[in-house]
Amino acid sequence: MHLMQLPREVLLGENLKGEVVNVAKRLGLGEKALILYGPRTKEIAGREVERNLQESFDVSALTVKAATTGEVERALAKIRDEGADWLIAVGGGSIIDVAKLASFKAGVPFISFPTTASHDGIASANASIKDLGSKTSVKAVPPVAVIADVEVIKTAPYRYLAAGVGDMISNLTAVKDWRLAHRIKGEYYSEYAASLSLMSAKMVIKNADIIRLGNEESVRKVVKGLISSGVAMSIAGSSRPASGAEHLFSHALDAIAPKPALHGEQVGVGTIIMAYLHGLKWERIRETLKRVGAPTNAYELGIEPDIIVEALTIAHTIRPERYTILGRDGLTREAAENAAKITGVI
Ligand SMILES: NC(=O)C1=CN([C@@H]2O[C@H](COP(=O)(O)OP(=O)(O)OC[C@H]3O[C@@H](n4cnc5c(N)ncnc54)[C@H](OP(=O)(O)O)[C@@H]3O)[C@@H](O)[C@H]2O)C=CC1
Ligand SMILES: O=C(CO)COP(=O)(O)O
Ligand SMILES: [Zn+2]
Repeated sequence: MHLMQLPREVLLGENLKGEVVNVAKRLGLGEKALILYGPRTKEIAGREVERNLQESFDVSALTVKAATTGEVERALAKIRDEGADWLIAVGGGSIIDVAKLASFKAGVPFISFPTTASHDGIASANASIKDLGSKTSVKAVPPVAVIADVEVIKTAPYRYLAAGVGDMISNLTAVKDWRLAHRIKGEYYSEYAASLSLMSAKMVIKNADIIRLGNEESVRKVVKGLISSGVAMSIAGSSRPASGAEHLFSHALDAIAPKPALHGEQVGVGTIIMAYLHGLKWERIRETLKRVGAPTNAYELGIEPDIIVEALTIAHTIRPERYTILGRDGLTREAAENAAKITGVI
């Protein structure tokens, strides 16, 4: 059996910090709510959402610092201690992932209230949890509702929106890798999930100049694409349609770079290199990233060229079960250097 779970409500608009109350009531979510936010997102929108909820619900709160197993366990303990009926995550990808996994483990629903449009985990059913230096995407449940407040997302530095473009353009190489694994390893492949995922990538290429304006329309375009990309992952039952070798490269950077860049920024640069390895038109991908003002090389990522090459050579070890263009043996140092030089990444 193939189980596809999707959000029941998706709200995209302005002034939605109070709308949470109506959504929770419509969905019959129960009396006791637990709100998760980060140290910064608490100030950006979390506290206000919390105050609004307090008028109708019994609310407890937890400040989450990172997407680690420890933080998931802390959230789980809080759900149990407070007897929470449901959760709401107000924050970036890390906070949403912690809420996603904790609510799944506790068997309670959660609402996703993104404060950035920097990643496609906003509506997806899988959670990326950082542990012991590497990342694994774990199966969980999608949010019962997504509440994307354009005003809140617009307050984030433009860099986050450009990172969202990187996370969507990566679908081009992710789908290529998925097809490769289907042909070579007989892995399950969904034409629907792949098409939906590719649609988000094509949409950002087409709308790069509108996105660059960083206005309300830009935010709406990026958020819609990120939600579609998340739905594609839910249809596939894994992150396959949106995560291939370019994500392995980014996960490798997270493990070894002294100061990693944003997830979407790293996968964007990874996409340029993996597109080159796949024989795709990598120049067009680089051009789109440039047009939206996203990093396209080591210098702009703030990461040393040596670390980039090292990450390329170890990327295939991050998730060995996920077959990609990197094959089972990965890239030699020489091949990694070549690919990075030819594409102008180093
Ligand atoms: N599950 C999935 O399908 C997917 C998961 N991901 C995961 O998502 C994560 C990346 O998410 P991303 O949002 O880029 O990064 P983070 O969630 O790690 O957030 C980065 C920083 O941005 C801050 N921040 C959040 N919102 C705002 C805002 N409006 N203005 C200013 N600062 C803000 C956060 O604050 P604070 O300190 O308060 O948190 C944090 O310090 C990665 O862990 C990645 O693996 C990515 C794609 C898909
Ligand atoms: O980031 C993701 C999709 O954009 C999730 O992928 P991972 O499974 O690689 O964590
Ligand atoms: Zn991603």
